[in-house]
Amino acid sequence: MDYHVRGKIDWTDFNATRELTRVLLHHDYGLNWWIPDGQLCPTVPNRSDYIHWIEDLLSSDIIPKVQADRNTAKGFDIGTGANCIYPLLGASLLGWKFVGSDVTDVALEWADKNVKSNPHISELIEIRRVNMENPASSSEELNDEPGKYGQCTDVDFDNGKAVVIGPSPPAHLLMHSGIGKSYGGPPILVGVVKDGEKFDFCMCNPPFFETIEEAGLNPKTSCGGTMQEMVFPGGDSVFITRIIEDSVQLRQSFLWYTSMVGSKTNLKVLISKLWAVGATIVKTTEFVQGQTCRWGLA
Ligand SMILES: C[S@@+](CC[C@H](N)C(=O)[O-])C[C@H]1O[C@@H](n2cnc3c(N)ncnc32)[C@H](O)[C@@H]1O
Repeated sequence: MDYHVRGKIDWTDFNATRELTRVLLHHDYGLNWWIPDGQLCPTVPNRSDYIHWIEDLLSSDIIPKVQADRNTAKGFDIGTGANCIYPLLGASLLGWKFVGSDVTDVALEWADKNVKSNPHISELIEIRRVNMENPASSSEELNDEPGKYGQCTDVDFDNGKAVVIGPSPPAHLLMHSGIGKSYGGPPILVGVVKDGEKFDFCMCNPPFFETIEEAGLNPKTSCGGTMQEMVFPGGDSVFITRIIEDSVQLRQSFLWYTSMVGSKTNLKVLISKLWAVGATIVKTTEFVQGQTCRWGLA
């Protein structure tokens, strides 16, 4: 019998959005999944979109594969969160291997629980603790010499092109971009990726905001999100600047570096930095909750 059930969701109720996410992941992806109260509840369509964009990227031959003999792609999810959403989707949809890193006890505990609740893919996913006792050195090289870098004046989102001229980002970009602020947080890739490890890509949904107020807590939805998940001193531009710096050091370890970016302003500044470090490819895609940025260093 074919029948339809009409239902209503109260999007402002965290329990409702979490339950919807649980049911979607179970029904559409065969995944068992849960997160504790208040942790960031992922929107499944936008997370699976990011996985499929990476799939497209890997199927292109823009940069030759790291290990052509390996059939299974291997990714590194920076800040996998309690929800562990990217490794769960990548492993269940495409059979990819993952390392998912995080810094908080609750994220590491629940990411691990989510992996173990899915024995059919648990062998594919490693949850890795970032050692907080080894703070990353400050990112002076990119932050303190703005005159050294080109200014990105135009981004063509459809074609993934950036136009770069001039010596430094203008003051209004500097003010809103976190540029000039040094990264003082825990390691992100350097110090977490092990010697000799090779990945096809890294991905990241970084803490976007400088304050929890800025996180804005959209009154129309309730997706949770703790201070540790949403907020970082200097916001996502400082966080991603560190990833760019790490990508220069780890250019042999990854084929593609990718990250979500919270705003177009920050994206422009970050693209300038990518040009400055000689990234050979910059591909950007605009989507409903922000932008993604991808680069490769051949
Ligand atoms: C916005 S949440 C993303 C969670 C999940 N990936 C998602 O898309 O829903 C950002 C995550 O980054 C983690 N994080 C912050 N600094 C980190 C670092 N240096 N290395 C790894 N994870 C970090 C936070 O604990 C948080 O779980």
